[in-house]
Amino acid sequence: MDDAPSPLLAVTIGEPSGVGADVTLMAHRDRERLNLPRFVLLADPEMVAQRAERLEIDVSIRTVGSPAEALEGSEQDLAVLPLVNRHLEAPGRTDPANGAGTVEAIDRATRLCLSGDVAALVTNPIDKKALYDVGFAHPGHTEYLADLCGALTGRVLQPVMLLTGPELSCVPVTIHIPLADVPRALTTDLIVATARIVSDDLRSRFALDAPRLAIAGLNPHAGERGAIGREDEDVVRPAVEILRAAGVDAIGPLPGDTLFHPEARATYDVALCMYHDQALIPAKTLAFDETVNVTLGLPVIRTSPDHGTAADRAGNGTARPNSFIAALRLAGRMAAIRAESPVAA
Ligand SMILES: NC(=O)c1ccc[n+]([C@@H]2O[C@H](COP(=O)([O-])OP(=O)(O)OC[C@H]3O[C@@H](n4cnc5c(N)ncnc54)[C@H](O)[C@@H]3O)[C@@H](O)[C@H]2O)c1
Ligand SMILES: N[C@H](C(=O)O)[C@H](O)COP(=O)(O)O
Repeated sequence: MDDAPSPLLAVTIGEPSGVGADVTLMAHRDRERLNLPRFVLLADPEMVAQRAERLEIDVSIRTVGSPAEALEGSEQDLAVLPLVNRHLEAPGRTDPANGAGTVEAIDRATRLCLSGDVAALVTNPIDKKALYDVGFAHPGHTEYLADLCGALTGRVLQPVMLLTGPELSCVPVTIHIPLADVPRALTTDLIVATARIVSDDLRSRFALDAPRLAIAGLNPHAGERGAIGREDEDVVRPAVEILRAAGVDAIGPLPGDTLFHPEARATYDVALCMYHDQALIPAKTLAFDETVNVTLGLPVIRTSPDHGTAADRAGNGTARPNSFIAALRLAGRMAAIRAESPVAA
């Protein structure tokens, strides 16, 4: 694997008022020392140049017409595939005029992944509310990518959000929905379908032979055998039984509060959690700077830093690029695994 050429990744700029440009410029500056995979950035080159100047990062930006052109030039340059829509450079200030460019970058990068022009997609954070305000009809990247890939491939796709770091990997079974809607959204079928995607993708995308899944309960103490809420017995337990009967190494329902201490973590590869914060609080608490958000269940490889737009840190040099760097590395590793195994393609 060491002799294989580094796969080219596509990076999207994300919300221009956030730290996407900052962490991308920092990673590019340190790429040789860190031995990072090569990438082409989908962005407004002028906006990126302005942010580099603000951050006093000395960078040579080379606009390119295609990913192939990005590979032809010097690795010293930051290769930028320009957007049709412009981006205003204003750290910390969202602007409705920026929405179209932000979505354009994600859309075009995804198409480049599907066509095989790039090996994987690394997205910088978007400001979800800013995009909702200009008509973006998806809760986040995760759901948007599933719909876009589904429309382009004629498949119905269920996206699965995986947060993976050095100490914990976990999946929220329900994702971007209000907490009040979780019990209604949580079904045995959804848990089974999510667990199957996790189990299959851990094998094909992460080269993990026998994935062990721990499935959390919804209620305190996993429902105390039905005394504190019925969902654990009526919805989660049947899912675990179906999975086990199908040969998936799954255990549960397990109380959520004792699922994340070190001894518990040693017993599984991925924890399936019933709602967003049950998964993302432990993931971001244990390793905010190293955890990566991966979308499973897609025909493309997509990773992202675990943090958001961090508008308070944009343009002032205080953003840490670590999670973005981890996202680049993981996308490169996943692309290499896929290149070696036709099953994962
Ligand atoms: N993948 C994504 O697109 C994604 C992920 C999470 C949040 N978001 C969006 O980001 C916006 C802000 O969300 P939030 O405030 O809840 O979370 P956030 O991660 O942007 O910020 C939370 C805290 O962490 C700090 N922080 C974040 N990234 C950092 C970095 N790289 N270096 C140093 N400190 C960092 C911030 O300064 C802030 O104090 C929201 O609009 C949300 O929807 C997008
Ligand atoms: N739920 C993620 C988080 O809190 O970090 C985040 O919103 C990312 O969502 P997308 O990758 O779907 O944009």
